[in-house]
Amino acid sequence: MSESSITLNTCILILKEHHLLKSSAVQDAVPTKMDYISYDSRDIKTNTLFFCKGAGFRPTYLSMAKENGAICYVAEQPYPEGKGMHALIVRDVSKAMALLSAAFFRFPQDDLYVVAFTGTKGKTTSAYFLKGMLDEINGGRTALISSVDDVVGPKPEDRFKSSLTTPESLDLFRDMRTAVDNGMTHLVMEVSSQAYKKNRVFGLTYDLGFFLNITPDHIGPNEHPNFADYLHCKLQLMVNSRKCIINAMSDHFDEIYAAATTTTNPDSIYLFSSNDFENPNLKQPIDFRFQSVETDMVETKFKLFCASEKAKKLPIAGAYTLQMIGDFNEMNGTAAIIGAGLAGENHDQCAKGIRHVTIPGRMEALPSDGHGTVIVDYAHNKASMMALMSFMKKEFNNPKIIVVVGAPGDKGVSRRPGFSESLTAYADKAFLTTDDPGFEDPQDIAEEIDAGIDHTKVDVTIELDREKAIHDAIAMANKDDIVLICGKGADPFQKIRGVDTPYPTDIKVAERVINELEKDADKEN
Ligand SMILES: CC(=O)N[C@H]1[C@@H](OP(=O)(O)OP(=O)(O)OC[C@H]2O[C@@H](n3ccc(=O)[nH]c3=O)[C@H](O)[C@@H]2O)O[C@H](CO)[C@@H](O)[C@@H]1O[C@H](C)C(=O)N[C@@H](C)C(=O)N[C@H](CCC(=O)O)C(=O)O
Ligand SMILES: Nc1ncnc2c1ncn2[C@@H]1O[C@H](COP(=O)(O)OP(=O)(O)OP(=O)(O)O)[C@@H](O)[C@H]1O
Repeated sequence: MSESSITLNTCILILKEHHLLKSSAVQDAVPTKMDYISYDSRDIKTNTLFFCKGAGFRPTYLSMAKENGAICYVAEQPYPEGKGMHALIVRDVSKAMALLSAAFFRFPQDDLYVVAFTGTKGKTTSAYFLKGMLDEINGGRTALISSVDDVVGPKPEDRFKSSLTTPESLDLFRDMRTAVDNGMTHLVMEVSSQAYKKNRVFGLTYDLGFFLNITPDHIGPNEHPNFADYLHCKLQLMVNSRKCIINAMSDHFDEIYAAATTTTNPDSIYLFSSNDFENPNLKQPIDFRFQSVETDMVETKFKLFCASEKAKKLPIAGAYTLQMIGDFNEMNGTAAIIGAGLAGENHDQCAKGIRHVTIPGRMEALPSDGHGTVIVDYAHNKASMMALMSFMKKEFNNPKIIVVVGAPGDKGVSRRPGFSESLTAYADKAFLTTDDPGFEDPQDIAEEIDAGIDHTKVDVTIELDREKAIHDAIAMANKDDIVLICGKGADPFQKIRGVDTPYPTDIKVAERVINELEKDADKEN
């Protein structure tokens, strides 16, 4: 990455401009040019600008940072441990960190076409679809910030596993700078509601912002206090986007549209929906509509129509094929195609780019000899479980549905009744198992889900050994059955008591089980 730095004076000016600076203490004997920036005392270099932030911050981290070379700290209160350093005392350290990080890394967003997706479901999928299409026109120079992988350059070593859906502001602007230095021209990113709550994207404006959908989720002690707060955070994406693209079928559409119009002219707001969607109360015309054509276990075909004059200016109408199955992926695909169209692509480029996109742990289908079709998917809340199972029931002639699922511990407790409800609605057999139990007892979590299931409709087995649950589910399936292994996607670990305990991944376990069962069957024949 090219050299970056920032002066104390620039920091003060930026903080004053945004009314964030409460007070400052400047040390005459200390250099005023900062060559490194960090919020972690374990990652400090000579002349570092250090941020004291977060619920878990301890003043000893500041002492450690000073010893290791930090010369200036930014905090919401003065600390004696920072004596001898420049001190910038601010009203909100997370906002200060976002603004100063953008400046430190020389506003990399100005050199990228930035597209952001928010929504309760479909962010990762849409982001991958759009990257696939943009890569067609820019020669693989689309950076990606997602909850699966982050990509900051065209080489394989520029791709790494992400730890948050939307990174801390400092990490985000650093990754953007690396991407620009590596020649990337576009950035596709997922923006979580937490990103707005924690000011990780404060001050960032997107060329395109997508609102996919919203249903209750992420409400709990470490996330949002209530749905209103969750919605409010997600709406910020519309306020901060130059062009807004909205799923007209989403709950809370009026609030989403209103948020978009606060900063965007209706000419630059695009709506999309399925072909059969009608809402007599909708005042705005739908610009794009999609229609299912055909889906099987290998691919999904749909058509996209440009319905309004504004939409007809984009040459993207026509037939599309996805390798990702599931009718909900037609919606995700439509959103991404509109994004590619607004970035200058035509139908053929879009169709070619989206055709082969797959995403680790999302709708990965494994055929088996005699044990039905096994699907590994990331569905892990009521909306996605409903979408997944209703699709299977509808498209595959009401098959028997066997589900392996668990709920994580320590977070998303409100999701558990959603699992009970969706399993009751569509599953025939459920194996309740372990999924990142954290500091909770997985048996208690499974029993909580089980207590809400109607046992006259669903037969339930609690099997906490996830590998055995997957084995038993596949072993009992007959050839026309569907086995859904939900919630962990491509995660290679189980989060247990604060430790990421290695786990082979659901796909690897399922492949091994299918092989073993097929070998056993061969022996018997
Ligand atoms: C609630 C929340 O946003 N927490 C995030 C936040 O934590 P924090 O600011 O409170 O920091 P902390 O971990 O308490 O540590 C305090 C500070 O001390 C520093 N430190 C710590 C140890 C040390 O020796 N020295 C030191 O300086 C740390 O670097 C940190 O700056 O900053 C940390 C990075 O600095 C994040 O890892 C952490 O995410 C937590 C773990 C998390 O999982 N958040 C979830 C809820 C989240 O954000 N999820 C959304 C997805 C939701 C969706 O799907 O919609 C996401 O965008 O990923
Ligand atoms: N548009 C959609 N509507 C409902 N369910 C969906 C939709 N798109 C995907 N899903 C389901 O949700 C799962 C997660 O999809 P994806 O990773 O794209 O969403 P996400 O918004 O990134 O989710 P998360 O915030 O949980 O990481 C998929 O595996 C699928 O089961």
